[in-house]
Amino acid sequence: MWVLLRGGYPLRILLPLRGVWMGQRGLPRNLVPGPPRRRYRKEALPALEVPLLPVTASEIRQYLRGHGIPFQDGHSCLRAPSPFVGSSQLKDQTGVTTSFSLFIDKTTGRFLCMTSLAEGSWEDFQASVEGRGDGTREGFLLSKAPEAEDIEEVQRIWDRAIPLWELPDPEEVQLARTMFGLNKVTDDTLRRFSVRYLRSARSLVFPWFSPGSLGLRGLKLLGAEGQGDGVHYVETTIPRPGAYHNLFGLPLISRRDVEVVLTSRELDSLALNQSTGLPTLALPRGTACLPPALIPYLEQFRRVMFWLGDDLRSWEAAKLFARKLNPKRCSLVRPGDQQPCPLEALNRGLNLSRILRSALPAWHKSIVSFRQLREEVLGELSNVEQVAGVRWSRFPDLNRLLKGHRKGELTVFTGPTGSGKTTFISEYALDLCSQGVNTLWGSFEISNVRLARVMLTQFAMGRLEEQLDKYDEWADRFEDLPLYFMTFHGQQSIRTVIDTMQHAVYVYDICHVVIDNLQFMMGHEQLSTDRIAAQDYIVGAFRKFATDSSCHVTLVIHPRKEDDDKELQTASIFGSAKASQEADNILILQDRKLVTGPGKRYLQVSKNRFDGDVGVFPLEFNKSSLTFSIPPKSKTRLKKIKDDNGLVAKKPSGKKGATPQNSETCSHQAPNPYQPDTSKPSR
Ligand SMILES: Nc1ncnc2c1ncn2[C@@H]1O[C@H](COP(=O)(O)OP(=O)(O)OP(=O)(O)O)[C@@H](O)[C@H]1O
Repeated sequence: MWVLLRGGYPLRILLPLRGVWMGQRGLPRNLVPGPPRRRYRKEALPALEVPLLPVTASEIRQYLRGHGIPFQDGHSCLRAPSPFVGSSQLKDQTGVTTSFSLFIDKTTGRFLCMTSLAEGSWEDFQASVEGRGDGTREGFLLSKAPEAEDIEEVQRIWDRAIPLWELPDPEEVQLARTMFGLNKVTDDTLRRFSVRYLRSARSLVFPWFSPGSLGLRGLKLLGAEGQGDGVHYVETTIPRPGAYHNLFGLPLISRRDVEVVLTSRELDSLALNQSTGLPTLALPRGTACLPPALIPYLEQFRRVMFWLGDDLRSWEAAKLFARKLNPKRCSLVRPGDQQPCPLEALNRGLNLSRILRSALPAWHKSIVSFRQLREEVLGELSNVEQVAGVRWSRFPDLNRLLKGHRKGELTVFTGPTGSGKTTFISEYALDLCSQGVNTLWGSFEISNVRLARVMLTQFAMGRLEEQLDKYDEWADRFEDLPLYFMTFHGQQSIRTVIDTMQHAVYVYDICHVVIDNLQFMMGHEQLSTDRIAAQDYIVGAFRKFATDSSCHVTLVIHPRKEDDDKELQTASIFGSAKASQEADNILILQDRKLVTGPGKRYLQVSKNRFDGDVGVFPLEFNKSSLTFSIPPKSKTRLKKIKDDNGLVAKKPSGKKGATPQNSETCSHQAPNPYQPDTSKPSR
């Protein structure tokens, strides 16, 4: 089992969470009593990383032509002469002229100069071309120098680490090899990749060398601890995961290499390179993301093969990453029994070259035959659990009905005004995000500060107002979630919102977008017919985005005029039937009739395209943690009902006679570890 304990996820909260803190206490974090700060310094949080109007590839080309800058069209980038290189730098160490060393990402416009390592936004580049640059011509202002504090620590660890074969005790060598599954990886391979071992931490150490020089920029430590019969692995990076952009293996790549295999773990790269002799690179954060900052380093390859792992998540990640690199040059190793991850394949004596030869092209034309699909269908059939998606840890009943949270689906969520839609959806998304689902929030109604505050309270499972000494500890953990916020507030055009979402999918590998709520994209149409047409158009746009980007969209929609005596139904969603037709899932927060006490709500799943199970289960609001916990004592909660005309029970289930005719019941599961202590009265 491979576990990433220290996150492995990027952090970019587009609104600085720190703002909440400074506002409340008026003191810098380091002056406030509390738990000690962690050692590794973080990157400063960017004010706004998702540009309001992302640039297009044709605009970039037009601009370059307009300014007489020659360029070459590459797979994902345009290459141009770098304005950030002095004439003395024009020849690199090997004497090769480094013209056209500027790589401009065709999707975002961000640039990287491979010679000076200067990097920046499209606006920075334009400013520099137009002579408005602020020192950018020298490059160094834009290139991100590693934090001095990190570098010291990196050097200290590196100096203490030694090659595995230099360990004094042969038994220790054997134990380390066994723990990391390295019995078939030779010393020569470890030497080539400069892998060391840190005895005090019982960890392998993978270096991150600065491109073009031998300077150390960072490290990844892979620790192993025996746990029962298995081994528990822990990864730690310096700098922290969000700034750890190491393509492990890069120093071994020659300019003439035209193909490469990408893996999700350093050890897989070692195994593959050793047994196939092919150039291999390991992604810094495995299947979690492929940061665009790495894309220029992959431009030289005419063929990119992904062999990320042996589960469906790896397969899906490979498909997403291939889109960024241009699917026409990518092929993917499909997970399967006879195609485990590379290190395991080596240990099992499988032929890794043969497995690579069976890699499937990532490029699909608009029409495919079943022959091209059969392997994928088989993959789905043999991985039913994984196909069902990520399961909620706080909402087991939702798992029983929806089975999980899947990519590429559209969920419509509605409920009466003020019933707690935002509060619920915040916890529902937080639950997934805590499990590594990269999430982007579009909160148009309430400010990001308020939303982050609600989420942090839900994350900490209690009021932080009363325990400010714990704030730093929780905020640190919260920061490591793969969570991003759009900085929009109030009315926005759907085009701008979709552009931003597309950009975020590319840059942060977003898998879940929450839009709260659709009414904020409807403009100011007065006539109801205009409003309905506008809503249909918006729902269609989100549907298309979800499918095309393989990203889940959860869309909050207000109900039409509410009738006090009736519960909401699918037909109560504002507008025409378009929203309910396009949605894969419809969730309704019900707060009438079934309510037996303050704070209680029911969640109704009234459409489930994945497998058809619909039903209703109770939620209990805990005002101090702002969470919708599961009533722990109720023996029977979930009711499956056939459609939303089938009335839900008037009383909570579990009591005799409460089961409606067309329902079946499921019994209560073991308590959820996240569940708050509901024995305390909520305020
Ligand atoms: N079940 C509940 N019982 C009591 N209060 C709740 C419950 N759920 C949420 N609240 C509180 O009610 C307030 C409104 O909640 P929220 O903003 O989530 O509702 P909403 O349905 O999104 O509102 P709107 O219709 O305006 O978008 C918040 O202060 C929240 O803490």
